[in-house]
Amino acid sequence: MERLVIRGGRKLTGTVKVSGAKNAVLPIIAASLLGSSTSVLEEIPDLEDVRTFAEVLVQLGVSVNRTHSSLVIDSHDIKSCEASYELVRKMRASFLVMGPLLARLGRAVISLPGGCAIGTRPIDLHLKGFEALGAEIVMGHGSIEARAPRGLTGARIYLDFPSVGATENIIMAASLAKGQTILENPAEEPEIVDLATYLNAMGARIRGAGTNVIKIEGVTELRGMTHPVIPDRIEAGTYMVAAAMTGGDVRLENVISEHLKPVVAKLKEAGVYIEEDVTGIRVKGSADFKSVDIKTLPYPGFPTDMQAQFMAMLTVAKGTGVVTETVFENRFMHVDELKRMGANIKIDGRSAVIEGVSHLTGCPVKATDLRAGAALVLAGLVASGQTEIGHLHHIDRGYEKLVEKFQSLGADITRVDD
Ligand SMILES: CC(=O)N[C@H]1[C@@H](OP(=O)(O)OP(=O)(O)OC[C@H]2O[C@@H](n3ccc(=O)[nH]c3=O)[C@H](O)[C@@H]2O)O[C@H](CO)[C@@H](O)[C@@H]1O
Ligand SMILES: C=C(OP(=O)(O)O)C(=O)O
Repeated sequence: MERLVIRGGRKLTGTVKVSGAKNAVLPIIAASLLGSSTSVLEEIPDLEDVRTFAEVLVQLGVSVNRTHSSLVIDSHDIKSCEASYELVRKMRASFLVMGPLLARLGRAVISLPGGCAIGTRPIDLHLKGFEALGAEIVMGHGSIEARAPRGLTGARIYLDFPSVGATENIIMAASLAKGQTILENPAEEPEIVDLATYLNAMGARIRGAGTNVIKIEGVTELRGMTHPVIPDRIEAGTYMVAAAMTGGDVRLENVISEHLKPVVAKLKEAGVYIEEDVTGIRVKGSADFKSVDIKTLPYPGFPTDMQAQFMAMLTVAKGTGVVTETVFENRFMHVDELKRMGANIKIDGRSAVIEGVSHLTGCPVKATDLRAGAALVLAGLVASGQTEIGHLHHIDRGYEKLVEKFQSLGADITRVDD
């Protein structure tokens, strides 16, 4: 079994380049299905999730080729409209092909993704959106079929919750619908804006992405386009916390600091020094950073995808902090593993109360999901002795060259396979 072996206690110093954003790349790969010619997607991170999504497209009969950090996708001829359970269960985001397939081919059959470690993650809002656009939804045999043989028609849609995936799926479907769609209470994440930028370059007419109302005028055809994806704000945030916790001094390159406002604000509140410029952020930690309270919210609130990493930091902060998770109902899987390393954490419903301890101690732990895995890496970087992290497939989904990047900052971290 492969493990990460970390010997903690080193201050991280140096410069690290942030990769393209996983959560921007995935919907953009799905959106490339809408184009009648070739798209070239740039700044594509080498991640397990990207490889899985590329496989989904190949299964649909689309040509996908990787050259260095680009993906060349030719969706001229889509041969199938069915995504199998084998791939959908590996990665929930593959459900994002439903909107494009429905709009382009008038039919899509996708296996139900099922629950996952961080919650049940229903897809009711995606389906309500497709129904509002005129699709018929049929469920059975573990799959969902959406049909719109005469095409989709624009509609006014209000989302009960600003779901990122539902917003993306609806925008993609509505781009090729007849007439106007008005999407109220959509997600406002930077990844939504990046998706809309790509779609607009392909010929779509989307206005208001990044605000609380998005208007889409349907068009009859979209063509492939070259698009570089935005930097990964969650990867950036993870290295920022690492620099802060280890009392290090790290400069991050390829970041958009506006996307990191809640993370920067909370690090500053904890007493961490941050310097922002046009292309980078410098984070200088100090030995005695203090606890803060965190409440996760849809963007521009504090990101749920940074909750576990902040919790790792709070385990060794001065004082007591409260972390409240409002986006997912079961995103505290890292707590038991952090406690095994000596953290003092009590869960009370959707909140966790973390009393900072003087030090953590290394031991064998397992990554239960992607960001839980990242939190354990951070904890391992400050723990005394050796931390061994298993179940690395979770971490591989979302962190490009994690070992190499941490090593380049001076961390004692290796990947071993026995
Ligand atoms: C690939 C990708 O971009 N993943 C991100 C995306 O996931 P994802 O798009 O799955 O997250 P959503 O914003 O849809 O989910 C947020 C909440 O809404 C609920 N919900 C969602 C859809 C629905 O139809 N019904 C419903 O009830 C979910 O169960 C969850 O409690 O946004 C999340 C919230 O920022 C991030 O943690 C994920 O990293
Ligand atoms: C939860 C995450 O991703 P996904 O939605 O792909 O599971 C994440 O990136 O932290």
